[in-house]
Parts: sequence; structure tokens; C-alpha cells
Amino acid sequence: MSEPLLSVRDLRVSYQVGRNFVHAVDGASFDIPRGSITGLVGESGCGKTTVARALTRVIAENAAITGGQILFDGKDLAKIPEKEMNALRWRDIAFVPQSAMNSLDPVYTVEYQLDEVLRRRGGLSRKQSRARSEELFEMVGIDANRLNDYPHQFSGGMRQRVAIALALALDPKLIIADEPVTALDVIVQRQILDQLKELQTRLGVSVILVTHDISVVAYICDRTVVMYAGKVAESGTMQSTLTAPSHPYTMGLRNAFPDLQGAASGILVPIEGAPPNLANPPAGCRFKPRCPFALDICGTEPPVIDVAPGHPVLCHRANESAALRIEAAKTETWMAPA
Ligand SMILES: Nc1ncnc2c1ncn2[C@@H]1O[C@H](COP(=O)(O)OP(=O)(O)OP(=O)(O)O)[C@@H](O)[C@H]1O
Repeated sequence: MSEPLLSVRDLRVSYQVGRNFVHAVDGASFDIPRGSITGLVGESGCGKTTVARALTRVIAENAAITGGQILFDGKDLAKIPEKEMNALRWRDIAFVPQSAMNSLDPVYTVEYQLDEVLRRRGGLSRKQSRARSEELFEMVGIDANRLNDYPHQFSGGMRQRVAIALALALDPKLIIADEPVTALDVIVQRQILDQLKELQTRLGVSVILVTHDISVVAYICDRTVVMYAGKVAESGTMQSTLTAPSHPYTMGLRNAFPDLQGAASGILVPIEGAPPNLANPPAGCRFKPRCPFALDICGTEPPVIDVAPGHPVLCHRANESAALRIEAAKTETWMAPA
């Protein structure tokens, strides 16, 4: 296998709140191969946005990367000077934030905002910038005569397309899109995801798609990184992680979401309980209090077990996953008190 585009190793990110620290990302490791589309998935608060922002080093004022490596094309992004990091943003790594409204400034036309990136960051001339803007609009399926419109003149779905066009502007190697379709209705979600997939394949760019919705991941991703309470529960190809998950949390997530394609997918079964407080997480496996398969040993730190090449799983019982999957498919497994 060729070198991954991005290798995250034991990444740690904390927020300081008063005298306390919230360990939002607590030793996360995963790889992003070139030309892949990876879903970074997990419940709200598990640390997805914090990981995504740490990769671009655009983190909150009270946040700090406290450990680990972010190896991107031979550089450790956790360590390079801010000037070098700034030069990488947009050119090599582009970020589409949670709401397109956050990436688009309401007081400027969309063309002005594209121009800012293309000319200031990309060094294009005014004429080249106009031509590239038209090309980008065509790529995302918006008529170029809308370039002079302001963000509020677009529908939510179109704004999201504009945000994607902006991310593609300088032909980056990696796009990180944080919940790019969450606020949209299902039909528009599918249109945007189809387009993102088409562009990703055509341009050969790698995409990290951050989402709480596993059906979005199942719809377009070829790889998955499943996060739970600041840690990576498991990661690998779609086939290995979502079709045949090895971590009980992923098994539970699979039961809890409807199918984006509208196919009948049986009864939805939520995972009872809530994730732990990351300011004071429990010892041992963090999923233990909600896991129907927990044993006494789960009170100790779980090992990372490679159940197959490129499919690490953070679970004491990872080697029993085939049997656990059969139990996890039964509704009563998740209704029984843990
Ligand atoms: N600025 C902040 N200060 C303190 N704690 C924060 C801050 N931002 C996030 N957190 C905490 O860090 C943890 C991870 O948050 P994060 O936003 O990364 O999770 P997420 O999985 O992306 O969730 P969501 O989908 O709701 O954004 C949560 O416990 C959250 O409360």
C-alpha cells in the first residue's frame, strides 16, 4: 500500500475551562490514504470537530494540541511553525466548516470571496481568478451568472455548494468537510453528497467528511474512522468497519440510523445512555457503561487489536466480534440493562 496522505498518531487536544481540562481528543490514531473519502463519525461531543480543526490548526483560543503527530506529506502539522501551516491552508488542506454560513461572509459577494482565495492565496491574476471562479461554479452545478450574488441570495444547499467550490479553489490534496449536509433536507443532502463524491473521484482529492450520521458515511465514504469519547473506537475500509463492525459501539450505531437511500432498514434501536464527561472520563473502556457486551476486564484500558490489516479496534473483545455482531443485530440486546 502506498504511503497515506495523512497519518494521525496519538493525537491529544484539550480545552482549558477555568482550572479544568476537557480532554476532547485523547490519543487518536488513524490514516487517510490518497484519493479516499473517509467518514469521521461519532455522537455529538465525541471530538470529531476538535480533530478536524486540529488537522488545520484552526483551534479555539482555549484549546491546545498537547501531544501526538499529524503527518501530512512528510511534515508534522502539529509542530511546523504557524507561517508554514498558514501557507498550507487552502493550497493543500481546505476546510468546509459546519455551517456554510460560517465560511461565507454575508457582506461580500461570492465572487469577491473566491477572488480573495484565488488571488491572495493562489497568486492568480484578476482574469485568471474570474475564469477559475466560473469553472468552480460549473463544477458544483451553479450558473456562473450567480457569482455576483451575496450568500443570503442562495438556498442552503447552494450555499453548501459554494462552500465546496471555495474549498476546491486551489486544488488542495485534502478537504475536511464538517457536517456538510446536516442542516439540509434528505433530497438536497443526497444531491450534495453525490456531487462531492463525483468531484472527489474526478479530481482524486482526499476528503474527510465529519458527521454524526452513519448513513451519510455509508452513502459515500470508502473508509471510516469511528470516534467515541475522544478516542478512535475503530477505523478501516467501509467494508470492514460498517458492513462487519468489530467494536460494539459501531454495531450499535449501525442499528440507530435510518438508511439515507430510503431503503427499509428495520427498526431503529438507539444506544441507551450518554457518553462520559470528557473532563473526567471513567477508567478503562469509555463505552463500558453503555456496552451490552461489557465484562469485568473492560474496566481496564482496552488494547488496540488489528482484527485485519488496516482495521484497528479499541476493544478487549475485538477478536470475538463475529459472535458479538450476531447478538448486536437483535433489538433486545440493546434494550437489556447493560
Ligand atoms: N471551546 C471549547 N471549550 C471547552 N470545551 C469544548 C470546546 N469546544 C468543544 N468542547 C468540548 O470538547 C468535546 C468535543 O467537542 P467536539 O465539538 O469536538 O465534538 P463533536 O463530536 O464534533 O460534536 P458536535 O458534532 O456536537 O460538534 C465536547 O465535550 C465539548 O463539550
